[in-house]
Amino acid sequence: MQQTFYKYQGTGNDFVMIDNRQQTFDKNNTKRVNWLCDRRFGIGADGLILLENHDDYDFKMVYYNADGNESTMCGNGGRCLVAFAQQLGVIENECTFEAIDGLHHAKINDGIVELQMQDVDKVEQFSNHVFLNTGSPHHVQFENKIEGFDIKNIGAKIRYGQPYNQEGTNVNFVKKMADDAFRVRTYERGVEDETLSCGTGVTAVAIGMHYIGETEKNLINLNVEGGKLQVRFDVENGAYKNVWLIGPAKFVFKGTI
Ligand SMILES: N[C@H](CCC[C@H](N)C(=O)O)C(=O)O
Repeated sequence: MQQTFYKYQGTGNDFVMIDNRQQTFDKNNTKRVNWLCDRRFGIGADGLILLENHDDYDFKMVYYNADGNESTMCGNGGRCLVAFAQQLGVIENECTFEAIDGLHHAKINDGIVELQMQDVDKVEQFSNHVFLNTGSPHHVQFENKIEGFDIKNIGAKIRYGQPYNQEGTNVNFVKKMADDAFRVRTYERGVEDETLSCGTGVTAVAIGMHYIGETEKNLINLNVEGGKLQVRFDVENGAYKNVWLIGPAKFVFKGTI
């Protein structure tokens, strides 16, 4: 049976998108998800996202990493899903949807999506990194030679090493560019390579940098391989609330297989 697939990208983090409101997609077929995301034998993407109906909200998000396994929240994927929902006529310019980490509000205007992320009330600080969960787990550490280092090998060692082990974490390398700007490169769990951008990752970097005092700003610019993102937040009694991930989400193509 032919199926229609869409492709979106948010600052180079790219996704196969499927309108699964009729529940036709086989969610247990890990091999098929992995094949669809394969950059040689399939469509090619960092992940695959289902848009599904929801009784109480505009839609539901189901996210799979390129390895074929369902995973935790994807910030750039959430932003792309909002643009996809608008393209399908499911929403106009605002929405509320449910994802694996809870409810998300979002606004879309001229292709720029503002996605509210979960509150963050715990940041663990270590000697050379911080660890926090922004809907997905993130290890964040400074890297001065950020433009030219072996992110795939160094990232994988951290992702599979103690204390993360098989379950793993995403790994973000950061260089401060200005009081309100950081360069970020991310090794993503479940892609097992660098992605050109990671939405929950830059959210973790922005909050982590504020937490350790590297910035006092609450609107932060993140320069990633695939473009520019912004993160805005409020700090209330040490917790990070009203957290928003802001950036472009672009339609790439629609096809059938
Ligand atoms: N690979 C991540 C999920 C996708 C995160 C990333 N694509 C984003 O934009 O947040 C994980 O398994 O934790």
